[in-house]
Amino acid sequence: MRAALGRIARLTRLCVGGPGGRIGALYFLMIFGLGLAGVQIGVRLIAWTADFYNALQKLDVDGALRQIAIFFGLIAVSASLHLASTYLRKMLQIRWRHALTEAALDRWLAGKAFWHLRDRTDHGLDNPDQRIAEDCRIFVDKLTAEGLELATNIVALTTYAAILWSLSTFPLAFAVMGVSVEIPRYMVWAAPLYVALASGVTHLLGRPLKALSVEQQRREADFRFALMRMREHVEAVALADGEPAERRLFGARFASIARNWRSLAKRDLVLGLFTRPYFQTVLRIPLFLALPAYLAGRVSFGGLMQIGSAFQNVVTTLSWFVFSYRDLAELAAAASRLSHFMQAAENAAAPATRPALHPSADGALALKQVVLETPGGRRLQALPELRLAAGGGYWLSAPSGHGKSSLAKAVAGLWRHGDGRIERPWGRIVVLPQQPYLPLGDLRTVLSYPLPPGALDDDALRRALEQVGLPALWTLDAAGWSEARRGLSGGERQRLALARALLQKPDWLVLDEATSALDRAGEGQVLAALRAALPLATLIVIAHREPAGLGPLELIELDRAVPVRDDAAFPALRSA
Ligand SMILES: Nc1ncnc2c1ncn2[C@@H]1O[C@H](COP(=O)(O)OP(=O)(O)OP(=O)(O)O)[C@@H](O)[C@H]1O
Repeated sequence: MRAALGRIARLTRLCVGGPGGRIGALYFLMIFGLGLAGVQIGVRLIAWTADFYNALQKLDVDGALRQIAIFFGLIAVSASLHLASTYLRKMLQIRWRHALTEAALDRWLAGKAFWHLRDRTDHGLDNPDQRIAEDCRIFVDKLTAEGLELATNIVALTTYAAILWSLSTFPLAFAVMGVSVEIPRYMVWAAPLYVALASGVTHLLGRPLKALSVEQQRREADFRFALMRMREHVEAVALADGEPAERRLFGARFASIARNWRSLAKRDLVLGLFTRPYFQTVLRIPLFLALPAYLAGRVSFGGLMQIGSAFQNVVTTLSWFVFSYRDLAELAAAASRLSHFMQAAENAAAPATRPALHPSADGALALKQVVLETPGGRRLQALPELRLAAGGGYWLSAPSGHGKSSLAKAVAGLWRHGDGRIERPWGRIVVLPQQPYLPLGDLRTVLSYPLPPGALDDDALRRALEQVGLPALWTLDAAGWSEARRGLSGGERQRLALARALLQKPDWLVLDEATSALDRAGEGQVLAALRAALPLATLIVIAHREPAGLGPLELIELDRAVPVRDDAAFPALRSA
């Protein structure tokens, strides 16, 4: 319980401290103020109850009509307060959700945490996208609803309890085994006793709800992820006639949702078996409790109804925990999932690369006693000592699975598994993977990425497209581009990625099978254009076949020991 409160408090601080969070806090106070005004209306309605029923008892028609008019006035004010507070609550929710989402996004993107958290088995963190999109929303929705209710209820409770105290002046007198017992103001004591008992039972029955709710969110996200994954690979699935397999997967994931849902529903039912009758009796029991006083002639009929109304208000406010238990369980579940995510992202962002990365003393890329491991801890074959001087051209080769791509990631600063030392060259390093990434957006956005569209001038973009052999793309309008993008071949996508690399003007460019989908002639043209456009850059090509178009390259076979060579021993490898 204390841990859950701590998590909720930490996340609330992020909501208030983020952009627009303070204005949100102001909204919170305003809604709280409206809630208090609502309590005053409630107090007035308690007094109205006595006046109205007393008028009825006295058959005072004018008095009753006046009370009816007052009633409509009170209801009009109450409805206005409710509408204003509902509107402000929505404004508050979007502000705090914005602040919390920003905090989650910052943590996910900082230090490339999103990359380190890509594999659930490494961190036990599932579906980060769902935590950012869904859990932030659920947390803020429940926090604002329950937080406001709690704050208003605390104030309302003192008000209603004071009224109940002033009205319940009569004691309850009875005899137990010949001893007469008298409980003064028993109506006041009955309320908290009644609610404390009910809260205890509610907590006992509802305890499993939080875990079930966390599980439900996870399973829903897993199902959505499977659907999304198929959408990303529609072509491969269609060509492989993979529908039955996908269907089986969807079926299994949905069945898992349904299983947990049934457990949730059963638990809700068990809880409801208690809370529902409780909710209904809360409204009646006060009358029964005050009846002895009425029958003994200590209170009028109006007084009985007034006490009933005050008692009902006290019990309803005290019962906040009982009525909100389901929502509180969801709030605690969302807080637990979000806190886990934030913590995992912060840990993942900690700069702890292995092999250790150091800046190079002379601008060369050097590997010293580098051994890479998989995230699971399997050691790959040790890599040779290497020193790649700046300005050269290198072809890195080794059998499949040897660790070439992992090495490229280690040089880029992404790898955290292994030993040894990598000396990172100066300047800007761009690594192009085999699978090109086309961000969402128009052609300018795709080419300028990661810079914002418009950061590079159109001439440069057009020239880059020409250099990679895709000049026709520049002539397309928005509709043409959106159709062309869907049909881009693997080779064309790789060309686009190369155009982007070219525009970034790197000092070191690592092509990790980045031309694997191009035919030899196409690869020759594109790489020759790339070399001509970046004459001073160091090119490292990771490929199984000799790259075309780059002239003589230094071949480095990573599966063979390569002696560390002196700078002077390297021939001038730059192609003309
Ligand atoms: N995230 C990961 N989780 C588990 N194993 C991994 C991960 N990344 C790489 N590996 C393993 O590490 C080994 C080296 O992988 P890597 O992709 O670096 O090889 P490669 O030499 O580039 O292979 P290829 O020529 O087939 O592209 C492989 O056995 C691979 O399965």
